[in-house]
Order: sequence, then structure tokens, then C-alpha cells
Amino acid sequence: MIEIQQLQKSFGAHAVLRDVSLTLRPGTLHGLVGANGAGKTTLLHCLYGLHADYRGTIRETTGLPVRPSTGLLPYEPYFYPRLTGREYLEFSLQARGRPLVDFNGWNQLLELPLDQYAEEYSAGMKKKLALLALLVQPFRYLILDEPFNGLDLGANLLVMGILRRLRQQGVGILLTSHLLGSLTELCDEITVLADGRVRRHYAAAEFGQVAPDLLDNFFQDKLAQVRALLPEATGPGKTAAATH
Ligand SMILES: Nc1ncnc2c1ncn2[C@@H]1O[C@H](COP(=O)(O)OP(=O)(O)OP(=O)(O)O)[C@@H](O)[C@H]1O
Repeated sequence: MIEIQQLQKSFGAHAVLRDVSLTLRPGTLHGLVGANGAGKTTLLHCLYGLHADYRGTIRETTGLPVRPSTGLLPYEPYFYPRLTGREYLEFSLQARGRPLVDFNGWNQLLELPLDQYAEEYSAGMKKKLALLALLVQPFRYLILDEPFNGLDLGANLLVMGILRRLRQQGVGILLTSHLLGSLTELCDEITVLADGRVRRHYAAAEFGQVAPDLLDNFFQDKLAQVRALLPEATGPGKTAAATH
């Protein structure tokens, strides 16, 4: 199990994470929700060791370091120029000191042109390639930053099926998404971040409360402002906006 306790991370004077504690258990899917800028990516980067200058503790309860047993799917995967998809996969394995494997089985699912330069892939294809690089390796934990973002409908369903299967095999998966429906369908628990803190942690039985809470806590005043900016139409065939 990975335990994050009282995590604090700032960029200069900007305190992004003020006090965040959560756990990632093997064999569970843990969803992380929060508004744009809430600090989700920052949290994942601290967890993966991309930021070292945080306060608080992040530890695997066995005492082993987190990084060697963890794979990260970045929000926007980056690929070196003039590297084919296949070469990127090979590089990913070599960087971890793993032997090369046959990519064909997984790629029959994701259908990427592996002999084309990765930098020339579409955004969705880049996401799939970064995901493929994780799927061909054994990891105890996966950290997935917006795994559904940019994927087509079929790939979304496929990835959901893959994540369920990995969970069943004991992998602990922490993922961010703005697609609340996907998270409630998939996850065992959901943590909502706001103001640099855990606003609330939800067990699966409480998922029905996530959307109403988000609406109540964060958006009710904004919806009132939308109603003020776009008043209800008054006459037949007329819009309020058109009367301005
Ligand atoms: N390298 C950086 N330098 C300075 N500020 C940063 C840096 N990275 C992130 N931030 C700031 O930290 C805050 C949290 O950013 P982060 O990317 O973690 O949010 P997020 O919850 O993942 O947002 P989104 O839903 O838009 O992806 C933002 O205000 C952002 O501007």
C-alpha cells in the first residue's frame, strides 16, 4: 500500500497542496477529482518522484521505494523526436532494465502504427502509446493522469476493461479524470481535492453523493451567475439575450 501523509507542495509562494493524505491500496482503483488547477497532477508528480521538494511523507508500506514498482501515464505524453512508437516502447523497457517483449498482443488492441514517428501521432495515439508502454511492463501501482482524455469511444471502453482486469490482478491504480461518470463506474473510492486539501473521500457506496456535493460546494454560485448572464427567455420565439 502507498501512504501519502500531510503532503504539502508549493511553487514559489503558491501553495498548491496544503495538506493532502490518501492511500493507494493494491487491487483497487482510486479516482482523484478536483477543479482545473486543484493540484491533481502535482500530487501525482510528487508520488512518482518528479517533485522532490515537498513536505510530508509518501511511502510504500513494505518499505520499498515507490518509483521502481510504479508506472506513470502523463497528462501530455512527450516523445523524443525521430523515435518510432516501437523504439519508444523498447526505450521504456530498457530504461527500467527490463528485457524486450513482444508488443503485438497489446498492439492488436490499441492498433498503433508502431513504425511511424511517435511525435507525428495524434494526441489520442500518443496517449495510447504511453499507455502501451505501461501495459507491456509488470507494475504494482499505476498512476494515470487523465487516461481517458483524447481517446476515442472504443478505446475508452477498452481502457476501462483493461483497468478492471489489472485491478483484479492486484494492481493499485490512482487515476485522475474530469469524467465523473467514468470514475463512479470504475473506481472503488474517490477523493475530491479542493483548496490544496482533501475535500472529501468517498467509498463506493457513497458515490451517489459525489455529483450533488460538487454542485453544492463548488458550482452553485457559478450557475447563479450563468442565470444572471443568460436570463430566461420571456416572450414566445424570443431569447433574453436577443433583447439586449
Ligand atoms: N511547474 C510549475 N510551476 C509553477 N506552477 C505550477 C507548476 N505546475 C503546476 N503549477 C500550478 O499548480 C497548480 C496546480 O496545477 P496542477 O497541474 O497540479 O492542477 P490539476 O488539478 O492537475 O489541473 P487540471 O485539472 O487543469 O489538469 C496550478 O495553479 C498550476 O498553475
